[in-house]
Amino acid sequence: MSDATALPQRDLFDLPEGVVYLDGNSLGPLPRGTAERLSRAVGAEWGAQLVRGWNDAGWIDLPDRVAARIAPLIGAEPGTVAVGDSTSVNLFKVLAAAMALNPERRVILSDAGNFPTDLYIADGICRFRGEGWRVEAKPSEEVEAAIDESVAVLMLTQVDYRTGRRRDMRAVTEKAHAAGAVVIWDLAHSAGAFPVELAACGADFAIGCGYKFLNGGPGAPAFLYVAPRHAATVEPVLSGWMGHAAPFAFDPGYRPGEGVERMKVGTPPILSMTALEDALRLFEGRDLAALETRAQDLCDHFIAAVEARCPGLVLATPRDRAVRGSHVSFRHPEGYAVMQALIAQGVIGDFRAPDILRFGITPLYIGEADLDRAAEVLGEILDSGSWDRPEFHARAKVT
Ligand SMILES: Cc1ncc(COP(=O)(O)O)c(C=O)c1O
Ligand SMILES: Nc1c(O)cccc1C(=O)C[C@H](N)C(=O)O
Repeated sequence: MSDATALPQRDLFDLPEGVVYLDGNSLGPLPRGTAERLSRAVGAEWGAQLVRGWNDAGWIDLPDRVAARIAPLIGAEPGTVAVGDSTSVNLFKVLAAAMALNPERRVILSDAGNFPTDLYIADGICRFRGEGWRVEAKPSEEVEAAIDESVAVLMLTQVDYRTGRRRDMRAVTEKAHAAGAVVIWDLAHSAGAFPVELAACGADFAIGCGYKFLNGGPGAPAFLYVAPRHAATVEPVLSGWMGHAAPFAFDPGYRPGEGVERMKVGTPPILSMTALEDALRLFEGRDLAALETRAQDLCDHFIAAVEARCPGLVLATPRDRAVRGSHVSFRHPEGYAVMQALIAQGVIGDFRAPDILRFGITPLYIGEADLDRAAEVLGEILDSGSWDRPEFHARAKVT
């Protein structure tokens, strides 16, 4: 299982025949067996057990089981991860907790190129809190230099969703701590792609998605991390009953649960949580460092193949494999139409405004032959100009 040379193992997934899937960084594919597991959860659990499923099918402990599977993938200590809600909601929760740890300061420092929901949530919480709280969003390359003693919270995404540039979690966390700031890492484009070392890097909080490299399915529950040094004192701002010390005591007064348990809010979405639990099978016993090495070899391969076949494209991803995540992006002024033409030929990546063609590279089901085919089809589309048709310019709701 952990032997990266045995990859790709496309048959671990129910991928459609003939498709080269280069978008697992937005929505991971369906793991083989997950549809059947879900069907059992619907029929044999929900259908047959009804409300008894909370105990008899173990639904009530499902979020904790999923959290225990995610923790080692992100280098988190046991009992420091909670699963549920969306990444955006989890960001709100950990931001509120982080702001409370630095009550004398007023600045949330971030990257202007961060995924927009992170900036929107931070703006929203500042408006909600008032009292001079504000977000300072700096150009990506200026963020680290802007860390100073005014910063209450440093909120960064480890891997940039457009370019794939990866920040040095350890160095940045150390710099922020030296200035007295609390650090939140968004692991949306990290978890399941390479080994993340939250505890070893001293991170304070983290959040991330279940539906990208973890393959948990569309809208899969997200996760959050609270460092053990904060877990017993953090006061949850979304103090829901599932985070109460004794939810079924139905006590009118709120008492926070033990440690990270308190960050849970309401009833967990059992069906999507079941899909995520099942998908995480694929990471059991897997050597994430070997997966990362293989991913970087494939990224190098893809960059070389595209640059040889499509000289008009401009690489947006760092060439240095030590500072990138698991996707590769190129710029093209008509990137949207080019990507739709590519998708029409079964090579699925995505487009990110204003001009990014983005390709997620997941060694579990992608190999050199897939990347060569993608580069060849892309080259044909660019050479022939076949992307310049009305149907490829029509914008879909979701890109
Ligand atoms: C860095 C980052 N954070 C957060 C999200 C998404 O948050 P949510 O799961 O709440 O939609 C994404 C992608 O959608 C992302 O790329
Ligand atoms: N979460 C998504 C959705 O609900 C629809 C379409 C795409 C997404 C994504 O995950 C986008 C992703 N975060 C990105 O980096 O582009």
